[in-house]
Amino acid sequence: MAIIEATALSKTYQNAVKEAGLAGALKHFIKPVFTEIKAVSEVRLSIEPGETVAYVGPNGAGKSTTIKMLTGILKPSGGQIRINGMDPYRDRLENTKRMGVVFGQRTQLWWDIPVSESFTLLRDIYAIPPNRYKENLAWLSDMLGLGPFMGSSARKLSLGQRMRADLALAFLHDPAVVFLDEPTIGLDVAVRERIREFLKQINRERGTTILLTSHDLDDIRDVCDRLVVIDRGTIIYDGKLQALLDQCVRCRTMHLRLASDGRDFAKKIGKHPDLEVIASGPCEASIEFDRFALSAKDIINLANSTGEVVDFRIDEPDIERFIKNVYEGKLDISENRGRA
Ligand SMILES: Nc1ncnc2c1ncn2[C@@H]1O[C@H](COP(=O)(O)OP(=O)(O)OP(=O)(O)O)[C@@H](O)[C@H]1O
Repeated sequence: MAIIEATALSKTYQNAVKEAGLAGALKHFIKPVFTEIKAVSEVRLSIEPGETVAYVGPNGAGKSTTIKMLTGILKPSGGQIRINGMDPYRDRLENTKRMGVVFGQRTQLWWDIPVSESFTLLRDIYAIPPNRYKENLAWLSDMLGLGPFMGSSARKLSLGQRMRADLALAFLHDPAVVFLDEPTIGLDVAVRERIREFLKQINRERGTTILLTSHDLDDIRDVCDRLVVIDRGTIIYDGKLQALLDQCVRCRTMHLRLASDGRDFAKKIGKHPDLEVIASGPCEASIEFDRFALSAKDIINLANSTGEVVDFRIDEPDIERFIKNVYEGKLDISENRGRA
């Protein structure tokens, strides 16, 4: 059974339209005018226990709004959600016992007390059995290196220390599912790497389901095995990252080692409409080709018709470029809707 299930999930915000000045305020008071922003529209999500899912999309696509609805912070305008079989808004108290949340821009830590006391407070709120608490705290502290700053107040922590403590708090009560909204935002490379390792390990060892939003491509690639892309409030892709790359990255590059001169080869086949020779030398050539129009075998056959192919290699699709295009709205993947 799915641990996260959302059907026809929608959220429409009402924004007040006010003219400037006192007259505008009065006018709004007498006859308020609102515009509607459809932040999330008919979203369907079904996530099985133990999955690691990246929820990505350009700024304003509706990621945070979705997470806020899934965690019970916001009431949906329409649709249904079940997290661990519960409605996160209606059964909010019960649901938080089995769920963890980290918002990269906010903290769960109490600002003026030592970090260690935030942990004991949460232990009491969640009623974690003493032995389990001790075990979990030692484990999380070890994995995230919390020891050196457990005695400091949250206000004295660096951003990286604060985020590590926040992550440990989110996992302290053995939640079955954890939502992470930009967990690595603003952190340096070493801390980001440590957090990614932590997430992979906790997913592997404890089977915790993770849904994360991130603009960091390494987070997506390293931690998640599934990608859900939202754009203008609508899911435009839900499936394996690799499957999407296979479908969407049209252009492949093949590097050939030839028994003959690559420059002659380039002259002969360079006019082919579905390929471009991007480099050629005495015994080599590199070709960019449209993989929907030509197969690797077609290229080899073409090359063999002008000389002899000694060896070849095909470059992997460029994940960075691909996701960047998705974020910048340059790639239309709407035809790939649905799980791959
Ligand atoms: N409280 C709010 N009131 C009105 N409109 C809102 C509110 N929160 C978000 N919006 C609007 O809803 C849309 C989706 O916003 P949301 O924050 O969910 O996007 P996002 O994908 O998380 O963006 P980002 O990557 O920039 O964090 C945007 O148009 C945003 O301006």
